Amino acid sequence: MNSGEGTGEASGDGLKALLPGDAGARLQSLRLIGGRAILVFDAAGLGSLARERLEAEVKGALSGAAGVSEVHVAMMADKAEPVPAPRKGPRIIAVGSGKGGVGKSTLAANLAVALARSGRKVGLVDADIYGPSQARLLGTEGTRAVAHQGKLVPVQSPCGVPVLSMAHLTPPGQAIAWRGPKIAGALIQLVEAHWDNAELLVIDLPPGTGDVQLTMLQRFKPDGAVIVSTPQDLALMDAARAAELFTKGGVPVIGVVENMAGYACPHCGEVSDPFGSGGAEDAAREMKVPFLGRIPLHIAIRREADAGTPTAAGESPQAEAFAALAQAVGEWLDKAP
Ligand SMILES: Nc1ncnc2c1ncn2[C@@H]1O[C@H](COP(=O)(O)OP(=O)(O)OP(=O)(O)O)[C@@H](O)[C@H]1O
Repeated sequence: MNSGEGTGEASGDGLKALLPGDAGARLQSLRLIGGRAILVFDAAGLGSLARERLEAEVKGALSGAAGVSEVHVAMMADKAEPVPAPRKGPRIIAVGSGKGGVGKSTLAANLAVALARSGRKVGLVDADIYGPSQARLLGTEGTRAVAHQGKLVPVQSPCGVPVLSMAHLTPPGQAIAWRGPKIAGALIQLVEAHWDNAELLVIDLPPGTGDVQLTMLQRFKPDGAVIVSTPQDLALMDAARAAELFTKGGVPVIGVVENMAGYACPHCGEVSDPFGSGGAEDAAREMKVPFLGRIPLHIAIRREADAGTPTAAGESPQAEAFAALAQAVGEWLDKAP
């Protein structure tokens, strides 16, 4: 068992001892990261009620333990369990990062646009429930999503990619202070919307390894995950954690993208590396996952993101970087079962 980087008085073994018997026997991994206990259980043979009971017991046992501020539980089915009916609807690519601010939302938006430009029918889901940004990035801010026959209808963006975000459901500027089940409910509404024509959904996950990521893994099991990182060591360590969460949840990591790589001065053209260079490629090698490419740190990407006109919809060299990324992801999708 990996007890992670424990803090405070708690340790992985100490927490394991607090688990009820059945839970202890089914425990696959336990990590303690900054007060957040993340437990993965083998749920083979358990029905949904038994899983819910196990989860409630675990949360009851660990909540309040010294050094634990949050408890996250993931249930993984064993390979021998009968294969569930294939999920209906579009294939799903999750875009994740271990850390906020690395440009994951910008990358998810531009990846969706670039995949659409390459001829795929793509929708974009903003699963960053607390900090939604896709409405702005795709130029649909201020548009409210409507429901039809109990399901949301995606908002059409000017660049042709349909999108759904909490920002399309809540008045502008309203803070969302929901917790666990309500967050999961919101995510389900966004994903199980009228994506009738889409063959592929790109999902912009919030950073880290919380409730939304676990709901995503348990309920929708994405076909693959793209991990975004800047070249800095700290971001790369967090990226490795995000990749591990997907891998443990049985979601293949399509690869790692290095964002904000190499800054070309708009005045003299000199290229510098404010966050270092090549780190993500090395990290991908260490994680044994493909390296999908670099997106430069370029002021136009930031300006176009703020203006709601995604870079990937244009003709610049930066747009080409997103097109190359979409090609790599598209090739992976074509080969994946
Ligand atoms: N390659 C890039 N070049 C220039 N600016 C970038 C680039 N990528 C992202 N940005 C800018 O960096 C800021 C953070 O990007 P973004 O919101 O996409 O990050 P994030 O990882 O999704 O953050 P959070 O987790 O907080 O939602 C934004 O202002 C965005 O426009």
